[in-house]
Amino acid sequence: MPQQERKAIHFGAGNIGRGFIGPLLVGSGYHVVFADVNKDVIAQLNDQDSYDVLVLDEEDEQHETISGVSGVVSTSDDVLRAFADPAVDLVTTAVGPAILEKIADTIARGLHARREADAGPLNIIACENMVNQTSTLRKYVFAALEEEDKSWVKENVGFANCSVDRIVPPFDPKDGGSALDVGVEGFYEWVVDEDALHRTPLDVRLKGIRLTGDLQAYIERKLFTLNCGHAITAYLGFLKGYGTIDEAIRDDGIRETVRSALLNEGGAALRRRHKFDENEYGQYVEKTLDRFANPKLKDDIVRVGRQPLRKLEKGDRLLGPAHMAREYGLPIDNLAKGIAAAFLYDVPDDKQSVELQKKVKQDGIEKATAEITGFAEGSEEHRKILDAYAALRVSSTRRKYS
Ligand SMILES: NC(=O)c1ccc[n+]([C@@H]2O[C@H](COP(=O)([O-])OP(=O)(O)OC[C@H]3O[C@@H](n4cnc5c(N)ncnc54)[C@H](O)[C@@H]3O)[C@@H](O)[C@H]2O)c1
Ligand SMILES: O=P(O)(O)OC[C@@H](O)[C@@H](O)[C@H](O)[C@H](O)CO
Repeated sequence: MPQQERKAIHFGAGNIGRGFIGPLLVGSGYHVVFADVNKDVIAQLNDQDSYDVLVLDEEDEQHETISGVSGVVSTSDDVLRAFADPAVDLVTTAVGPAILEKIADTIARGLHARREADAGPLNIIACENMVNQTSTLRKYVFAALEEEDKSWVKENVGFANCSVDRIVPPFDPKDGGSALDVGVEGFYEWVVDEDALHRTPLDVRLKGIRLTGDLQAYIERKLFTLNCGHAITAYLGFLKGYGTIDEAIRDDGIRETVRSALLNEGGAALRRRHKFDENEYGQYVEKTLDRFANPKLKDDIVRVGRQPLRKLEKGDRLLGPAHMAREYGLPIDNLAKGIAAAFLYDVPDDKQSVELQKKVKQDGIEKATAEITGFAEGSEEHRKILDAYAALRVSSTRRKYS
């Protein structure tokens, strides 16, 4: 009997979906069903059945054609039919942290359809930049589930957290290319919590996925190093009028601020918390800075700086390492500069930037800083952020965004 094709449903046919998760799953023998609200992208995926991923590394530009993909509109019943298909044994997401709550109801209805169809167990892995994103999704899914489905879901669905890393910037297809084509860096890392996976449905040894029993260390290393450095580069770069991350990180002042924030502040705390080897961690930081400097990525500062309120959440990339550094009695001068720059990020197209500027104007920077950062007015940390804010405000040569 011919082996049945394995299928995965992936929510979010955007940069990471098409440029990272989709290609890795296809490389492991999956047919990937993309589920997205964007009807044009879904129609195009079904018309074309393939697209190109261009690897934009400095030394080595290559391309890979991704086929064996299709799409369903995530608001249609097609997605429920996909959940009821026994060939599906994996569901992944890359829609953005704020969207997880919105897709939870669809996933809950999909799991109901799966139980009714007796289509067997599966695993769900949310691939968003946040700590414990799949646990958050699980909470939303359970809130949306019918009572009668809950015990089936507990027994049959693995919800596994992960850390996901590949820079996938906005991409302009070359002449003759398709709007589905995507440009990526060569580097990638996808690390999944081995213990949370449901073992029945699949051989989870997917090509390119690392399974670990120590996910927290990987999540914090990635979010508090790469995303922390990325955010500081974006916010300081914005204030100096740069358009892309590679331009900003080539500015000696910005590069040194980012390097020190990572090596001597947040990174020093991470090394203590997770017992990372100092040399290996130092190499990880240098590799990260080189990845930012890749001129072929042309990664837009407003993509990396997007949604500053999310990036200023207490456990996220800026305040997570700052609070951890203070727990170990380490300095935070460079992190404070990055945090202060985030408070000056003023982009009218970005709803969270508008909301943040409104809050600063209404409450005053002292109160807004204390509330958002958790560093009380009068504390040393609060003062450092305010001093940096005042200095950056004076020196800013930001470009105007309309
Ligand atoms: N781009 C990167 O470099 C990168 C790297 C690692 C992780 N991530 C994370 O991956 C996630 C996605 O980022 P991205 O850069 O691919 O964003 P993106 O905007 O390119 O893609 C998001 C996709 O989700 C779709 N979407 C939005 N609402 C939806 C809904 N309700 N149902 C179904 N689909 C919906 C959008 O139409 C879009 O196609 C984010 O959490 C991001 O932090 C991004
Ligand atoms: O996606 P965000 O908004 O959480 O963060 C912006 C970038 O830092 C991020 O997308 C990186 O490119 C990515 O995390 C690299 O793995």
